Amino acid sequence: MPLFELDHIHFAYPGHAPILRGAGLTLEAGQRLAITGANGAGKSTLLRIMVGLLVPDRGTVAAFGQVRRAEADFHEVRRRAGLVFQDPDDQLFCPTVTEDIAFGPLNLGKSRDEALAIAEDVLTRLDLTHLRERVTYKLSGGEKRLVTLATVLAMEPEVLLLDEPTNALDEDNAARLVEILTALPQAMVLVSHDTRFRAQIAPDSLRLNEGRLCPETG
Ligand SMILES: Nc1ncnc2c1ncn2[C@@H]1O[C@H](COP(=O)(O)OP(=O)(O)OP(=O)(O)O)[C@@H](O)[C@H]1O
Repeated sequence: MPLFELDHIHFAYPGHAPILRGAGLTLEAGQRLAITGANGAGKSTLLRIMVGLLVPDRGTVAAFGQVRRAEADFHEVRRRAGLVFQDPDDQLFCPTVTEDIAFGPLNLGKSRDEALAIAEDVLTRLDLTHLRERVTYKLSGGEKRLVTLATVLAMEPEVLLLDEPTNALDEDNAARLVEILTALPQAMVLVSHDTRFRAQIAPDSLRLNEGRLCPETG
């Protein structure tokens, strides 16, 4: 049974021309799927539809074996599929890095001590312990990206949805991100303009073009 199955998704922002016009994708267990496409093609929109932050005008979203329609259906989806937003400022809102990372586990019912231990473990795995006490909004763009990934990994999602994860990363950190992502067991959908990065992480690549997803060639 696929983790995600999107079928004939149509979507327009109110008052705007349609962006998605029959888009479909299947994400199987363990699969790493890349999505590329021009600026404004609708890639971020598609990720938001996958976790129910936007509702398609037509088409179906099935996740973890069930068709999901109502907002309540997506609570479980958002627990099991972690979306790393393109803009870290959409995701980071606590005063310090540790608090931001502990927030998700606390929300999932962990005790304060457990949540702090998880935060420390994720910071160690990502080699970010030096940022532990930093004020989130004063981090650099690249540091914010890595901390955003940490907040999502702390929730131990079964699927990772990554929107332009290499944005704002220098070469060393981009290379480290490749190592981190390659070592993770989760299935992933990776939105990226970076051809080399896509090839390193996700052998299967789709292109969003004119509202539909087609296998990427070449
Ligand atoms: N809330 C909104 N209201 C109206 N239009 C929107 C809204 N959010 C996004 N759009 C428009 O929808 C289109 C698709 O946006 P989206 O962010 O999904 O594209 P993308 O493929 O992720 O682009 P990029 O590669 O630049 O990140 C764009 O033209 C964008 O301007």
